[in-house]
Amino acid sequence: MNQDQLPLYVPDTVVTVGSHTAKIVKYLASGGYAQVYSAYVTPVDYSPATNIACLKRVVVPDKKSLNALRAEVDALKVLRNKKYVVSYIDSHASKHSGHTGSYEVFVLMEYCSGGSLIDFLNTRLKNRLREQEILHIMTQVAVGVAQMHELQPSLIHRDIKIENILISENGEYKVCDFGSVCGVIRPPRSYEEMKYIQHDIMKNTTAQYRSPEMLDLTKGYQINEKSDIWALGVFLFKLCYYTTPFEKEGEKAILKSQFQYPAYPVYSDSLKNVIRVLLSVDPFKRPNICQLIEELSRLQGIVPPMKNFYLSRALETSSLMQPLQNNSYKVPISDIQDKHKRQIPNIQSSPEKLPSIQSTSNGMTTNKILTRQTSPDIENLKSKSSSNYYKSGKNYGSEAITSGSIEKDSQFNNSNLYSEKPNLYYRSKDQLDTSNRENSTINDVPGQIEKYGDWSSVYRKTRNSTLHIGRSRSSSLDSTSSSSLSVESYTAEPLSKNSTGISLVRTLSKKLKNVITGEKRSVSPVRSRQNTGGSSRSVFTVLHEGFTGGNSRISSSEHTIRGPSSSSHKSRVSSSTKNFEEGFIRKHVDIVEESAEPKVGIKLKTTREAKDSIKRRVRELLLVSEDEQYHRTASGYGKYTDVQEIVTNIMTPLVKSTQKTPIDSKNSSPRKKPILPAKPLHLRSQPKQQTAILAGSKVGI
Ligand SMILES: Nc1ncnc2c1ncn2[C@@H]1O[C@H](COP(=O)(O)OP(=O)(O)OP(=O)(O)O)[C@@H](O)[C@H]1O
Repeated sequence: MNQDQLPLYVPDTVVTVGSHTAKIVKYLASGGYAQVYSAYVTPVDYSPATNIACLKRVVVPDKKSLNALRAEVDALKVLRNKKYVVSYIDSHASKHSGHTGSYEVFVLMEYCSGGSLIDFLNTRLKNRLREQEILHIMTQVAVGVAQMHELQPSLIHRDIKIENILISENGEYKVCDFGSVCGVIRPPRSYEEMKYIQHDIMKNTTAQYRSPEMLDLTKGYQINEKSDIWALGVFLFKLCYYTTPFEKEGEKAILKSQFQYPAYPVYSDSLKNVIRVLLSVDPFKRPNICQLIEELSRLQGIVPPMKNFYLSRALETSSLMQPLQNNSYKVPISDIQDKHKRQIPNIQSSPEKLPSIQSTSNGMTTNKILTRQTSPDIENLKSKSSSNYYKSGKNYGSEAITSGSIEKDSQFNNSNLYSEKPNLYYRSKDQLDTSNRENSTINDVPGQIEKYGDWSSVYRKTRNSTLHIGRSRSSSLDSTSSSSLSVESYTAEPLSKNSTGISLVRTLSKKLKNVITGEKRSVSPVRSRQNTGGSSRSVFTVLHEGFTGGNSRISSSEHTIRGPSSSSHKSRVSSSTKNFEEGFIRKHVDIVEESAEPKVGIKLKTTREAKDSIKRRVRELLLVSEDEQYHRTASGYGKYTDVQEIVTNIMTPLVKSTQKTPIDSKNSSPRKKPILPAKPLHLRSQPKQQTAILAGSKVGI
């Protein structure tokens, strides 16, 4: 409903707004959607504690509009009592009696008796604002905006303009009109999304204040706090020159940030430079709101009225990571010394004592990866240091770039605020170097550093390991909890693909076991067994490769399993596997392989040649097995039993619990059973009982 059609309240009209009663004093103005009144309010249980407030009355045609208004009220609520934001008191919405489907909304807020900034500017048409006045207004507005950007997640105003700044009773400049607020808008991923965002921008922003990334969504920039920063550039320009910088050329000029400073009034280059930087086409080159406040304060010679929350967050992140990077930083060394004097020298040794580690070739790997993890924004900003932003030298902490300290770096690290891994990106060069130095031994293992950013995950408390990583706070603290632990006992378990580790062995063993026993197969165990031979071979190949990192045959010196009890595993695995390989392959694999073809049982050896072949092999097997008292069994040629036994041999040290299979139960002592000659297949009346093989029945091949 058009606000013009809505009859105005007459003075003394009493309206209930939530838990407050408002008595209309006078009508102030009508915005695009609202009637605005001043009113006496009771009770005065809000801040600033004055009985006069502003009542905004809006009639919206439908629920959708009501929801939009709700967002505005929510923003006001969130920003309640912020000094440079118009303060919220209460609100109320109800169905509008006059029009079906429409709603009437009342919002009570702080009354800004000084009127709007635009009104103030109009009082100074001839006597334009002085630079100090401009800086003063700009600083307060910037703080108001910062109070939005400070929220987590941050709120983007999207409609910062001269008209949306009000002046309070005591002359403070306050941001108002939160009808366009939003969170960060990511770049559109489809044409539909782009159209939607475009429409939303057109609806919620003012043409002269739109940023390049709002106009050209194909650039792939987010719409975030930096869009407000751009608007503040236009705002500052208008404070100075009473016009907007892109008034004549419009969008074309905005996209290139082409504008000229009018000759009158005259302002300092510093102030003009602030405008220039705020109006950087690239959002990453624009300062964040804290940097702007700092610069405005610097130009006024005052202490910034607001702490740099971006910097605080960066430092917080940094200090959270610090313990992992440098344990000597916080560990109560004296306590440790008392308890574990023997280990103290190692704990206390400073990073400087590890220069040789840094200089290892593997350190290069770290460096490279760390560099990759650094914010592209930093790289971008540094490489483009010829821009005005850095050229100025005195402005916007150009010295920070050269110093490379975390405080300074983070100031230029605006894009980090939107990164998914701010903790990584906030690292300064020094931090990166420190990480590199302290953990460089990790890089002895290729791929180890992939876990960068979460050091704890690559730290393992293992003993007797050959790798020794840099000291961590956790390791030191742990060392205090057990007198028997030394610093050296906290070591990194290598996680390279060649580092077999228990898990890999388990995996392979399990696979091996599954292949042989038929576990986890959808087909019957018989089929599984039919596949045993070939599969077994492939598994051993995998196992070899897992141990040795290649196709070479296993030798005891080649495979090292790190981690707990690695030495015992190492010897047992190596010998058993080696024996198994030699013995198994020499004696059995061929047979198993043959029988692995679709031939055992139902289709088994239908040709004469095949039968002969099997007989021959059986004889060979019996001969070979003589020494071992290897007897034929009713369950065939003993091959399944033998396989199982051998499997058990290698599985025992690797897999703690092997499930009993039908093979286990029926052939637990295969050698004790007499091996009977197999009944020729062609004599068998029903050559289909392959399950009987498993069950140990008489049926054989
Ligand atoms: N808290 C306030 N104290 C004093 N005057 C106010 C206050 N809020 C609004 N006004 C006056 O009312 C006018 C309209 O307010 P406002 O801009 O919030 O309404 P709107 O309908 O949301 O406007 P817009 O069309 O800009 O969205 C302002 O320009 C200002 O003069």
